[in-house]
Amino acid sequence: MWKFLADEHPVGKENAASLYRTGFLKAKTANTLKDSRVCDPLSIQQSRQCDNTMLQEHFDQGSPQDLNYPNRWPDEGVLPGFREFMENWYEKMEAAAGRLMEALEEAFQLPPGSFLNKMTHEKNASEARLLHYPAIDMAEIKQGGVSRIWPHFDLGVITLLFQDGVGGLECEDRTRSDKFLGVGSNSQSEMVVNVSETLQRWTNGSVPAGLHRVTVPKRFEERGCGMVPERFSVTYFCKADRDANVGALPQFVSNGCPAKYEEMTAIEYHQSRLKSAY
Ligand SMILES: O=C(O)CCC(=O)C(=O)O
Ligand SMILES: [Fe+2]
Repeated sequence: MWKFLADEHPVGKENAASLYRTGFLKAKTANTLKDSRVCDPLSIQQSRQCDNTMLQEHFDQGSPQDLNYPNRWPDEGVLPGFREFMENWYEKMEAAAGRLMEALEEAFQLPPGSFLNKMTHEKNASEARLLHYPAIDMAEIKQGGVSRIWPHFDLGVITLLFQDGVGGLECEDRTRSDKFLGVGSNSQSEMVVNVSETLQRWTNGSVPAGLHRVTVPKRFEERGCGMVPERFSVTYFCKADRDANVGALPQFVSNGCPAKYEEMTAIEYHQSRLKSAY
């Protein structure tokens, strides 16, 4: 996981902060939380236990170009400016993700486009999500039956994430697999970048995906009991084009390091992961 401060990414303070509560509550008021997209098989993230034991609600948004699974927007008269604001934000996230992937191509000395040709603007299958975790009694989470999000890997290429100041996001400590480290937020416009499974596959395991979860923030856990306040976060799940190959790039395969992952398209991969999750 990497972190970028507001001044270092093109999304901007204003956009990030106003999206949490305002964006989410607007989507909720307009009753667009459920079915905010026409059922996209890629819209569900892999999770170890993805069912009603996860206490969250969210608004999902795909690319405006995606005519196969179009977004469903509230009438302009109901929420003036909401669609325009969200589409503008999506565009900024797409640009930010593109710049990061370009930097990674350069860092690995790959021919330009090695990653980006598989993540085109025209076929963008990425998804933006406004998340809300309602306030919950800590005892409920401690009993183990429910969570804000169970430990999971995201399926796309990278995930860009903004969170409010409540906390609770944790990533696995790779030196000790039973331990998770808190991913705090020093500023609400700080952007967290998490590696997802497709990047791990493209790089033949050189850049491993980050296992992460959202649970009781440490400072509340220390109190032992009581309510954990509601939490808002915003994500951009940057994904490969549905027809892009998610096998390892040839530059990461050698006699000493044979291909670890089967070649298939992103949509085939996502569907196989979702099948194994249920
Ligand atoms: O809300 C967060 O901080 C994490 C969300 C997340 O991991 C997900 O939706 O896949
Ligand atoms: Fe995630």
